[in-house]
Amino acid sequence: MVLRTRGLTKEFGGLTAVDDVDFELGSGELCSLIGPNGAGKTTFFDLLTGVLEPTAGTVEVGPDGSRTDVTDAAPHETARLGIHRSYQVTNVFPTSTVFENVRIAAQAAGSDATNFWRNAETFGEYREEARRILDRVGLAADADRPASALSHGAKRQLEVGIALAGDPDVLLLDEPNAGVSSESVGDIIDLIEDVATDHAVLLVEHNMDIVMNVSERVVVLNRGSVIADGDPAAVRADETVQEAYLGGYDPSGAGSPDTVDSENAGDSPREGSA
Ligand SMILES: Nc1ncnc2c1ncn2[C@@H]1O[C@H](COP(=O)(O)OP(=O)(O)OP(=O)(O)O)[C@@H](O)[C@H]1O
Repeated sequence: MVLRTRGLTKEFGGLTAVDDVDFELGSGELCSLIGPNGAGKTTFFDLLTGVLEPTAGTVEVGPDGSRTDVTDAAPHETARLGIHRSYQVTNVFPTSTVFENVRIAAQAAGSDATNFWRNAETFGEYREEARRILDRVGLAADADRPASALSHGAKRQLEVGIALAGDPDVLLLDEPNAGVSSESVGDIIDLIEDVATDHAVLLVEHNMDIVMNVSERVVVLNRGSVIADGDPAAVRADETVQEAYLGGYDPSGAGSPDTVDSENAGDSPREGSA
C-alpha cells in the first residue's frame, strides 16, 4: 500500500469532523471517497496533505517497508514525499501559459529546483516533461494560451497536469468535475481513468454517476466516520449508506444524490487552506 492512516481524527471545537479513520490505499488503486455534505471529505484531504494538523492519529505514505510518517508534515513536504492534490479552487498562475504552469511545477518538483545555475539541458528535460504531461491531460493544443483563457473543464485538466508534474505516488483528486460542462464530463472521466493506470488515486466527487463508473472501490464517510468500504455495487446496495444520504441517492443508479452545481462547487476549501 502507499497511503495509510490510523485513528485519524480532527476536532473543531466540539465537532469531530474526521473521527478515528483507519484507511489504506494500495498502489494502482482508484478509490472514491464519498459522503453527504459536511461528512468530512475535505477535512480528510486537508489532513492527508498537511493543510490541517490532526487532533489524533497518523498519516503514512510510501511502499511497504519504507513508509514515511507525514502526520506533522507541512503541505510542501507531503507533496515532496508523494501526496499531490488537485484543488477544487483553481491554483494555476492565470497569466502564465498552460505550458509554463506545468513546466514550473515540474521544475519545482525537481530535486535541485533551488539551484539557479542548473544547466540549460536540465531545463530542457522539464520542458519535455511538461509537453508529455500536457499531451496526457489533453491540453497539448492549448500549451501557449494563458491559463486564464481556459474553460472550466480545461482548467481542471491543467490542475491534474500540475499535480502530475510533481511525480506523485498518491494523487488526491478534489472534485475534478466541478464546474465542468456536461459535454466535457467524458474527458474528465477518461483523464481520471488514465492517471489511475500508474498512480494510486483517491477521488472526491459529488457526481455519483462518475463515482460508480470509474471507481474500483468506494469509501463512504458520514459524520467523520467510515460507514462503508467496498466495490461500487456493494456500496450502492448498502442500507446504511442509503440512510446516510437520507434517500437522496437512488440506489438504482439513476440519480445523483448531491451533484453540485458548477458555480458553488469550488467554494469548499477553507480560508488559509491553500
Ligand atoms: N475550519 C473549520 N472550523 C470549524 N468547523 C469546520 C471547519 N472545517 C470544516 N468544519 C466542519 O467539519 C465538518 C466536515 O466538513 P468538510 O468540509 O470536511 O465536509 P465535506 O464532506 O468535505 O463537505 P462538502 O461535501 O460539503 O464539501 C462540517 O461539519 C464542517 O462544518
